[in-house]
Amino acid sequence: MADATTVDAVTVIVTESLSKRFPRVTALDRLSVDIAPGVTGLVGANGAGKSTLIKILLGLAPATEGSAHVLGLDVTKDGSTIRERVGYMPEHDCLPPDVSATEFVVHMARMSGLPPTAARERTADTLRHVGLYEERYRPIGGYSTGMKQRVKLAQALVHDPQLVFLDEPTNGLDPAGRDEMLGLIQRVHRDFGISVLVTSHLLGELERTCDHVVVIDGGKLLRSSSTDEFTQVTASLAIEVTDTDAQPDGTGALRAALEGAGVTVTTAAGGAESLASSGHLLYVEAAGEETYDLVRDTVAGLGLGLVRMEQRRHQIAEVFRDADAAQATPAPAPAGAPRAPYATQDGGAHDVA
Ligand SMILES: Nc1ncnc2c1ncn2[C@@H]1O[C@H](COP(=O)(O)OP(=O)(O)OP(=O)(O)O)[C@@H](O)[C@H]1O
Repeated sequence: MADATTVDAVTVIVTESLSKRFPRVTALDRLSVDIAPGVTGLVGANGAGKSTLIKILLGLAPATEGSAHVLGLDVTKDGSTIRERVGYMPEHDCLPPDVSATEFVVHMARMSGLPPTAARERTADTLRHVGLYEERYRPIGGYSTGMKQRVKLAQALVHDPQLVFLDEPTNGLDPAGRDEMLGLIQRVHRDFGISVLVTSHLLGELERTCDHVVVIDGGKLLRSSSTDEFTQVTASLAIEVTDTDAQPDGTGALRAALEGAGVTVTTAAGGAESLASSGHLLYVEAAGEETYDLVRDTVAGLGLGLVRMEQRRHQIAEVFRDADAAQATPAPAPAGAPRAPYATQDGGAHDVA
């Protein structure tokens, strides 16, 4: 068994070439990833393998091959110790309708080994922390979706774990409810020092909430990096110009002129889209101040109007676009694995298939 004290400081989760194969589906495919303390987002479409990974990390399902450690503990041998130290908020509704939140969370605290008085005290504190007050004495069956999600979060936190796995905690919530849940998740780490692994298919949510984002698709790791790296300001310029009578295709003329001057020019999807569908936007890799001057002078030389020239930020959604562009032919989806579009926070969607 690995030494939990030394591993904890650097990583809370380590997987090496972790695979899970079902008879007709490969849910995880040689996934190697290190996750540090903090709030980490695990993003992937429906069927990407998120829930399967969580079940393996909790020691609830065996991997087909590879290894995984949580808080320095081996998932194949130390499942029960891992479950003592890790809280788990499952994706699906799993709450008994006939008992109150207080009764249910006290029960879960007792199951985690807390003595009766401590279980009651911790339950009261935790339910207050997630924003349930008088309602906590009413049967859960009458709760709204948002209240049920809070109860699920409370039972994951009640035994004061070092790490929590939150599987799609914003599922079924309206925008205000989502914002409240995301705020709670950030406070779990900020106020209590509990590390969080939170799954979502909403990229914008993770962008706002997490320190680090791990992206998986079809059970494979697409990318693992800090949220800042995903969204950093790049040296890429977005340029939009007007057409004129002399230059009815101003964008095309500018592109040709810039390429003639040795500048790399792409459209929104790295050249994969037509200019018309990319909204007449050109992207130019800026080598320095001189690129700005060159664009300005070229636009002026062509007699075009410069509508926009701005630095652009990478969005997490680009991970999927880049991956698509890198694939000459898209990888076949695992049998039975639906490929839902990724939704961005602003309601936009990006299909990774
Ligand atoms: N017990 C099982 N038997 C067979 N196939 C399974 C089983 N559990 C999961 N799968 C398949 O493994 C793939 C990954 O599923 P998983 O639930 O991990 O995805 P996910 O990313 O959590 O998606 P979702 O958000 O929809 O739950 C899917 O194709 C799913 O159908």
